Amino acid sequence: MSGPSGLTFAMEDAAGITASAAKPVPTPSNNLVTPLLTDLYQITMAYAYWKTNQHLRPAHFELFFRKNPFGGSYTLFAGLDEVLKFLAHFRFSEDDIRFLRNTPQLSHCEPAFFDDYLSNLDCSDVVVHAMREGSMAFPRVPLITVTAPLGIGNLIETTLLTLVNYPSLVATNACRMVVAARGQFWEETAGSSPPLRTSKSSSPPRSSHPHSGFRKSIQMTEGGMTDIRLRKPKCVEFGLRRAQGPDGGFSASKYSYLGGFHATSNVLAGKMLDMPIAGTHAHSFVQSYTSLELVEGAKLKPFRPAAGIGVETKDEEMVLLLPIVLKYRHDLGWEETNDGELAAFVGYAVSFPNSFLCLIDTYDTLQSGLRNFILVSLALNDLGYTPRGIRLDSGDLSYLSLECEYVFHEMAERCQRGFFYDLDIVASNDINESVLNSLNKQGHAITMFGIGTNLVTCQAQPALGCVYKLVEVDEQPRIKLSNDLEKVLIPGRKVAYRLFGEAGWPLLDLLVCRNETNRPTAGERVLCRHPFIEQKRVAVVPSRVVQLHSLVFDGKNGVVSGLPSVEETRQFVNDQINHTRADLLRYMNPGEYKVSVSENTFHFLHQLWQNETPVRELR
Ligand SMILES: Nc1ncnc2c1ncn2[C@@H]1O[C@H](COP(=O)(O)OP(=O)(O)OP(=O)(O)O)[C@@H](O)[C@H]1O
Ligand SMILES: O=P(O)(O)OC[C@H]1O[C@H](OP(=O)(O)OP(=O)(O)O)[C@H](O)[C@@H]1O
Ligand SMILES: O=C(O)c1cccnc1
Ligand SMILES: [Mg+2]
Repeated sequence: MSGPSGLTFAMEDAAGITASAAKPVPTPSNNLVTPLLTDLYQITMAYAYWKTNQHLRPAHFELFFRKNPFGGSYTLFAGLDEVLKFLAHFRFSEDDIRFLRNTPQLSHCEPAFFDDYLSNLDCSDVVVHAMREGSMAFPRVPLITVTAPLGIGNLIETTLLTLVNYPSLVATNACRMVVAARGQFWEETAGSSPPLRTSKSSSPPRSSHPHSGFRKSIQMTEGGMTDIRLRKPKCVEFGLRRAQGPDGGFSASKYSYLGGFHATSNVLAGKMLDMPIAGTHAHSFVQSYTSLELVEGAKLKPFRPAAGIGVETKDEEMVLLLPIVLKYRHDLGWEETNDGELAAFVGYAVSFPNSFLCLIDTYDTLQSGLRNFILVSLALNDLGYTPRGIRLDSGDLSYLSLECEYVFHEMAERCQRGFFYDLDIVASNDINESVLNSLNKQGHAITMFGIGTNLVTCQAQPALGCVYKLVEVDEQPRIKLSNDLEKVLIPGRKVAYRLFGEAGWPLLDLLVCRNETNRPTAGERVLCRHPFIEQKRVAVVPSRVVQLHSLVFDGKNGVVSGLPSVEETRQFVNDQINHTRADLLRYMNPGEYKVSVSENTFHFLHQLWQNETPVRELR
């Protein structure tokens, strides 16, 4: 299908990812995700727990991060779907057991550890609560909690972390890029064509380009200009070739879509996840056409609207495209454009007449690529087709996009063709969040960003530091102390709440010990304390209170409420971003979101901290 972007789209049925409660839970997307995808120390600890008969002690673990990535103030929680698939299918195979038995570090272990314990181990005693996938999450607030016997609860640590860390990181990266690409001045407004400039541009200097700040000033002008069509630029993921291997590439496609990207170029992701795929063409395609002779015979069936519906004419009415293109070239006096490039565009046009979008920077963006695109577009349009746009992959993307848009508008007026107003201008080439912000400041006419390397490799911060910590054993809270305040563990099982203010935005997250009877309630004042700094506290009267975790996996019954589709989670992400304070989304010095503890939890934490800290003696 052809998407609104003008890129080529395709969709197929999902392959089991959107299981509902009634359906069996699919196996993990990546078949490397098995109990052996872990660190050796998880297995050695499991042996020690088993050997000393500790493995069945009831324990409680929390998976959380301590610092938001990218210098930001939020993180999107992602990866829960794959965690649930992993837990539902957790089982060591006979082959796994054989391997472990022969592993030098484990070869001395008693056979019963393998035969009685590991061989029969599954997650039927594991209970998992989690935030909804796609939630905006903040430091220290558990994304996932695991209640399980010590042995199995400990064994799944590394796998859970690897299933959450990268997905959450790349989803957050994607979300930040989508927010940056939209820019604060972009607004979707109904309407038809933008106003025309009548004076002719002769490549003005960048700083005083006639369209610099164009969209910005329109948005800020009230009344009279509401018919101006402004589009929020979309983001498409192009990263597979640069990703950290096939799983990195697949995960990046999936989770950047979840984070708000519009589509991916990754075809397998399209097939398996029922997500839109999109693409243009490469420089090699342009380079490979060396002369116009190669497309002399390229023909196309005219496409004529009949009663408002496009119909293709019969085969015998096929028309040669090149002569029409060359006539326009002559009429417009553009004989100097690159012949090979023109041939490539003609070849692409007869192959994709309904989604004709060209990469125009192979030889000379403005003198050749743009003009060749216009020539072929005019010919295509004569035959009833609507061209889609161009891609820029080098140079000053602000200047070039504005210049292209300016020429398109000029052509619209000169040739009386409305399609020139609707063309997509896709930009790619090493784009990252700061380039996006810089482009917004300068002004640009880009309608779609193709982003690869910096998205999938998370160049600005290559890892999210989620940890998995034991906070309770035998129903006794455990604490881990550190000289680094950030690393001090808030002990015990906690319930997490998000408190919303009158404006509908979240005010803060509040952690409350599980056995505490006072719970935050809408309309009631609650004292919220910084977990470590006594003087920092705030009284909140929430207008709404949401408990952040729900039961998602109960060993006896498996996955409790089915797995949401990526599409549903993406929508949830979008809703939250639209209801978030602007300062939290800001690139420079974003505001800080408060994560607090209740009064009782504060005292309990500090009491335990004191109890567990030995008093030093100085002489
Ligand atoms: N107007 C702009 N403002 C800020 N950054 C930009 C602007 N235009 C392009 N960029 C970014 O500047 C960098 C340019 O990279 P580089 O110099 O390697 O590319 P190039 O010389 O334009 O193209 P190539 O080397 O592929 O021919 C890219 O990261 C690109 O996204
Ligand atoms: O720049 P990214 O954000 O990673 O986006 C993906 C890049 O991949 C392609 O380039 P290609 O592989 O042809 O190499 P190039 O960098 O030489 O253009 C495409 O033209 C983009 O430039
Ligand atoms: O379709 C594209 O234009 C594309 C896809 C992957 C990488 N670079 C570009
Ligand atoms: Mg490139």
